[in-house]
Amino acid sequence: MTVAPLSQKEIEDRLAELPGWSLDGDRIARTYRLGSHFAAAALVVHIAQVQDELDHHSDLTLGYNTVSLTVNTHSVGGAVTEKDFELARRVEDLAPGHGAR
Ligand SMILES: C[C@H](O)[C@H](O)[C@H]1CNC2=NC(N)=NC(=O)C2=N1
Repeated sequence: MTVAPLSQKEIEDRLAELPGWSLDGDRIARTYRLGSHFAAAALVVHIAQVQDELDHHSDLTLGYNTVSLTVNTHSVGGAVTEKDFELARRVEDLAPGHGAR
């Protein structure tokens, strides 16, 4: 995959397809709410598995019943790239199976 910084318009177009995700400074971000702390921790582990598979890693924060991700691409100086959106889409696919909202 080509790793090039996305333009503001490209970022906005992709975010429009990802409800719950937003631009937070130079990163895309989402917080999920879960039914329990343990469910939230399990989601973190599942996300970590996908991140290793993609070799692309968000900053993940585990709260009491929340999981927050922020991600950009270090290798292009911390810009948002298609790799960030690939990760976001993968997380969107797996999160409902954990009861995340
Ligand atoms: C060597 C390894 O492929 C790189 O360090 C990967 C790992 N995970 C990464 N994660 C993120 N978010 N950005 C990167 O540029 C990045 N690079």
